[in-house]
Amino acid sequence: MVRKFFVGGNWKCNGTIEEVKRIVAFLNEAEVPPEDVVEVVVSPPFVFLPLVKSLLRSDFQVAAQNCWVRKGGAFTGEISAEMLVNLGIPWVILGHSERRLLLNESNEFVGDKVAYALSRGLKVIACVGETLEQRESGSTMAVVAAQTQSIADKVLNWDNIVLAYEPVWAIGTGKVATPAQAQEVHSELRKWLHDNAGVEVASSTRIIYGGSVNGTNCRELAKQLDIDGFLVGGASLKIFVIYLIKQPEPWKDQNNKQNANDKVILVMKIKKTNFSEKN
Ligand SMILES: O=C(CO)COP(=O)(O)O
Repeated sequence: MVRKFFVGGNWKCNGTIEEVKRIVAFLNEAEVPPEDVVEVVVSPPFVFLPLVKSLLRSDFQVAAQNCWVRKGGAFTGEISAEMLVNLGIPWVILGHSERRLLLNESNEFVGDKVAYALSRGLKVIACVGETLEQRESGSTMAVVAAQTQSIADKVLNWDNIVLAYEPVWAIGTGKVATPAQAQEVHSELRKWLHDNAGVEVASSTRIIYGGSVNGTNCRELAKQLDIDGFLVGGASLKIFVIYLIKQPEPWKDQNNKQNANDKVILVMKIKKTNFSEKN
């Protein structure tokens, strides 16, 4: 089963109109392989979603960073899945550790959100990951399995879910999981899916890695068998160029046709210019 490589940029709570316009203009000029080879999704804060959607090239997609757990109504400050659908936003990130930890979102709440968003037709990037304390106490797999179980409890069809493994200790710390550490959890997660959600789900669900991914470390990470892409935070706030390294031209055969069996390796070359710097 070929899993299309997935690259997400999570801008978190950052940006101004000017900065957003600048990074979108930059992305629009980036040379990337066709969308049937790599899926690129950027996730700006809610207020910039319409702007980004209107300016972004059509082969890239947009994701919200959260949505409400059920139908909208008297829930001040929340954004409903229906509103995202109404705006034509195809993706939503749910269960990010910053929301789990800072806003006390429980496994069950995240599972409910994932199920509701899917039921409205959204595609979901569902995040799981352990804290440093949990890793050091040897409970990494138990933690990510429990987080994934809460989703599996509510969801039968995994077609529109991308699972993002984001170890909390690697987020925004510059302390990236080694390719072996990441691969170990990814393969365990795939095994978990196999045992609990079925063979098909295990082989087709993309499991992407997030946590201090940058242009230097992403290449080795991408080579790992069970790493199907990235959810990039800080580095996606820089003006960056996306390169897919052709080894040689892995997505094409001799007749210049796409060969989806080859692993696509992504490298983001971070330019010196920072997203938040003014021109
Ligand atoms: O949280 C992340 C993506 O959702 C990762 O953030 P960093 O890449 O800044 O570590």
